[in-house]
Parts: sequence; C-alpha cells; structure tokens
Amino acid sequence: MGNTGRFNLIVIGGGTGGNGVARMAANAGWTVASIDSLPFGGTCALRGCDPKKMLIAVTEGVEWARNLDGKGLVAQTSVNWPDMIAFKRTFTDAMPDRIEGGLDKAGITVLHGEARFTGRDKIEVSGEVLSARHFHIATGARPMTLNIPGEELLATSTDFLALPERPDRVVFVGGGFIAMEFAHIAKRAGAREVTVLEMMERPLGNFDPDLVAILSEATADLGVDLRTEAKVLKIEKNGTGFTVAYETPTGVETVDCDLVVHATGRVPNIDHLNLEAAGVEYSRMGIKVSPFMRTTNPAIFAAGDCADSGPMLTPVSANEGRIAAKNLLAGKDEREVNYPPIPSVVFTLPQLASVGLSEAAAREEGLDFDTYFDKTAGWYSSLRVGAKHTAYKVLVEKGTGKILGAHLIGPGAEEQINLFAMAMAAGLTANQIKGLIFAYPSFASDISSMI
Ligand SMILES: Cc1cc2nc3c(=O)[nH]c(=O)nc-3n(C[C@H](O)[C@H](O)[C@H](O)COP(=O)(O)OP(=O)(O)OC[C@H]3O[C@@H](n4cnc5c(N)ncnc54)[C@H](O)[C@@H]3O)c2cc1C
Ligand SMILES: NC(=O)c1ccc[n+]([C@@H]2O[C@H](COP(=O)([O-])OP(=O)(O)OC[C@H]3O[C@@H](n4cnc5c(N)ncnc54)[C@H](O)[C@@H]3O)[C@@H](O)[C@H]2O)c1
Repeated sequence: MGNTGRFNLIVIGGGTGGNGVARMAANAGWTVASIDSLPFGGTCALRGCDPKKMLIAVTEGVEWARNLDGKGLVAQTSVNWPDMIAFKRTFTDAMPDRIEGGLDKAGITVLHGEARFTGRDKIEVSGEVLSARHFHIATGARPMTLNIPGEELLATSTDFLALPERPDRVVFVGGGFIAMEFAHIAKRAGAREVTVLEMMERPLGNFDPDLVAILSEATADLGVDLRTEAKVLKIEKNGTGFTVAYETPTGVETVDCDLVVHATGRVPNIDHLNLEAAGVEYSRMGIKVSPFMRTTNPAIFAAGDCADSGPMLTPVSANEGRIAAKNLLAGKDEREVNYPPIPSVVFTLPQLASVGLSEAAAREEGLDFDTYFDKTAGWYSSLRVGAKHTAYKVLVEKGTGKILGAHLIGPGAEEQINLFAMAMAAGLTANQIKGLIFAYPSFASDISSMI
C-alpha cells in the first residue's frame, strides 16, 4: 500500500462515479487512495450495462434472423448460453486489472475492502484506519429490500449475468428496466417459460404508455408471459425450484420456476457507511448533495447512484463525478451540476427510448404543444428489417417549435434518441431539424418525418 496514513483525497467506490474523480485529483498532484470492496470497475462495466449489452448483441442475431425469415434469409439460430457467458467474460474478466492498472499508473493507492466512517475525516478499511482532508463517496446502489417471505431466495441481476447454464423457467419480480431487458434475453436464448410479474397496471411506469403498450405486444409475441397488477408476496422453495405467490385484483395466484430474479428497483448503497460519524446527511433517496455535489460535511463530496441527485444511469454518475472533482480541486463551489436532457433506453428488442418530458408531464406543466404520434411498421425503415413493433411520439411546443420530449420504439431508437437529446440541448426547433440533411437510408433520416 505505498502511501498510507493521511491522504488529500480518499474515494470510496471504483465505478463511474468514483474513478474519474480519483484520476482528476491525482493528475492535479493530490495524494489519492481509491477503495472498493469488489473488483474495480463498478456496476456498469462488470455487472450492468456493458455485460448485459454483450448478451443482447448475441440475442440480436436471433431477432434479426426471425424478422427476416421468409424474406430471403435462411438461418437456424439458437443461443449457446455457456458460450455467450464466456463471450461476456472476454470483456468483464479483463476490466478490473485494466482499471486498477490505470489508477495505479496515475499514482493512486488502490485498496480493497469495505470502507466505513469512524469520524469526520477518518475511515476504517479491513481493520486499518485511514484519514483524509477530503472524501468522495460513490458507492452506487443495491437491490432494494422487499421485506417479503423468501426474499433470500431471489437471484440478483448480477447472478443472472453470470449463470453458467440457461435457466428453463424464470420469473422476474418487477416489470422495470431489468425485468424487461433480461426477460427478452432469456426468451431469445431459449428459456421455455419466462414470466414478468409487475405490480402496477403496466410495466416501465416512467415511459410513454402508448409505446409501452406496443412493447408489451412485442414481448407477448416473443413468448414472455407479462402479468400486470401482480404484486409479489412470497417466494418458497419447491423441490429444486421455487413457487412465487402474487396478489392480483381477483386473488392470490402462483407461478413455479427454476429461477426467480429481483427486479423491483435499486436503492442507494449507503447503509453500511456509518455516515452519521462523518456528519453526512442522507434520506431514502440517497446522500444529500448540493448542486455542487457537496454533502452536508463540506469536505466530503458524493456522486452517482448513492447520491440523491439525478437518475441512476451511467452517464449521469460520470457527469456528477466530473462536477464533484472540479469543485473539489477548485476548493470552492464553482461548477453547478446542470443536467442536459437525459436520454434513457430500455434495451429490449425493439428498444424503447425516451428523452425530455412525457405527454402527461408537459400537460401538468401547462405547456401548449402538438403531439406527433404514429405507428411506423409500414415505414421503409421497419419494412426493410422486418420490424413489426415500431412507433414514435414527439412533443413540439406551439409557437417556439422546440422539442419538449421524444419517445421512440424500434430497432434504431437507441441512436435516434441521442439525436433528439442533442437537438434539445442545442435548442433546435422542429423546422431547423427538418432543414438538416441526414444520410439516407438510415434510422436517423426518419427523424424529420416524426416532427
Ligand atoms: C443490471 C443493470 C443494468 C444496467 N444497465 C444500464 C444501462 O444500460 N445504461 C445505464 O446508463 N445504466 C445502466 N445501469 C445503471 C448503472 O450501472 C449505474 O447507474 C452506474 O453503474 C452507477 O455508477 P456508480 O459509480 O454510481 O456506482 P457503481 O458503479 O455501482 O460503483 C459503486 C462501487 O462502490 C463499491 N462500494 C460500495 N460500498 C463500498 C464501501 N463501503 N467500501 C468500498 N467500496 C464500496 C461497490 O463495490 C461498487 O464497485 C444498469 C444497472 C444494472 C444493475
Ligand atoms: N437500460 C438502462 O438504463 C437500465 C437497465 C437496467 C437497470 N437500470 C437501472 O437500474 C435500476 C433498477 O432497475 P429495476 O428494473 O430493478 O427497477 P425499476 O425501478 O426500473 O422497476 C421496478 C419495477 O418493479 C415493480 N415492483 C416493485 N415491487 C414489486 C412487487 N413486490 N411485485 C411486483 N412488482 C413490483 C415496480 O412497480 C417497478 O415497475 C433502474 O431504475 C435503472 O436506474 C438501467
């Protein structure tokens, strides 16, 4: 451990909200230690976005072959689960060493263990006490506690991404991001029965209801059993598998499976930090931070999923870390976190994407706007790839022509949405977007027909 004792900065958490801060401080000549209780890399690189998208890349092969079946493509596709997990590991296995190596090269002391505050400027890690002038907390999120019988039987998204064999009958508890994305992976990989149990009237409550209805149709066509108004009450062991009991408007029902996966949301991972000792206030929403990412202890900053700030997304945690580092290094509150429109994508096939205001939120704000909503299965872009479940809904403010929100479903949605985010951040009007020239034929070139 080269530099022990007192540091200028100790960063707790080696994910996207922490590593950039450690590097920026080290580059400025500060003595820095970085701690993680797990291998360095954080959720996105090791247990979230990146490994998940590698599994999706494989299942995309299945989807394209199905969509183009009878249109000239003759392909028998199936997924070899162990090979797919091995493919994922070609990326994830190398990451911790790469990240630790980078930190080490930057002169950062890399420590393994669980950090816990023992004072306003002190932490304990693996029995050793370290102190610092400043701390940066980026401890991420964990699956929320459900307080239901049998909760300990739930597998997590992390477990799912490392399964050595394909599960045959799998139940997802919750119908949000994780359930919808992972249910699509499991079904395309050949699982026999995939069930999603969502307690609300529809899954993905934060997304546009009309587009979610189209995704629900696509999910049913795929063969996933999506049950809404189904609140999970209990999980029991049943031979080698499980029985999941859930409440419906007409009574309690059950479903049997081989694997039951937690997908009811994630909460800030802060309970174990003893934040009281450091004078850092928090709530259910996470560590209380100012717009400068400073906590209630002025010497301590926080960013990412553990903070009560923006949504739990990778680019948000990186952005917040950057702002924290700027203010930390400046020694004063210089840069305020200023969220541009944040695009969000559910990586099902088709993808569901959204940026800006929903129709309901725009109405609630009393805005005067036109809604452009259409299903696009008949458009050339959908026809040429055999995509059946495609649509858009774009809100354009009357008078200014500004884009208030864009909601898309279809094979190009994950990239189209970034163009809408850029247009909104730049304040482009619908007419200005229509005046742009996009390469044709591309999914981007459809955008001018959506406004
Ligand atoms: C399955 C899944 C899929 C996702 N997919 C996407 C996606 O497609 N796009 C997207 O934008 N976002 C996605 N997310 C969310 C995204 O992964 C997170 O928002 C992001 O990783 C948060 O980064 P962070 O640095 O705040 O926290 P993390 O990356 O979680 O890092 C926190 C680190 O702190 C460590 N730690 C915690 N407590 C301590 C302690 N006391 N001492 C030492 N170390 C500690 C943890 O081990 C962890 O490595 C996904 C999340 C999940 C779970
Ligand atoms: N593509 C992405 O950007 C992506 C992908 C995966 C995860 N994530 C991040 O991870 C977070 C966690 O994902 P998630 O899918 O666990 O949560 P989520 O918040 O997206 O969805 C949770 C769902 O579970 C339902 N629910 C809660 N308790 C229930 C119960 N007892 N029975 C049935 N349903 C219940 C809720 O109504 C909700 O719809 C996301 O909010 C997001 O920040 C992002």
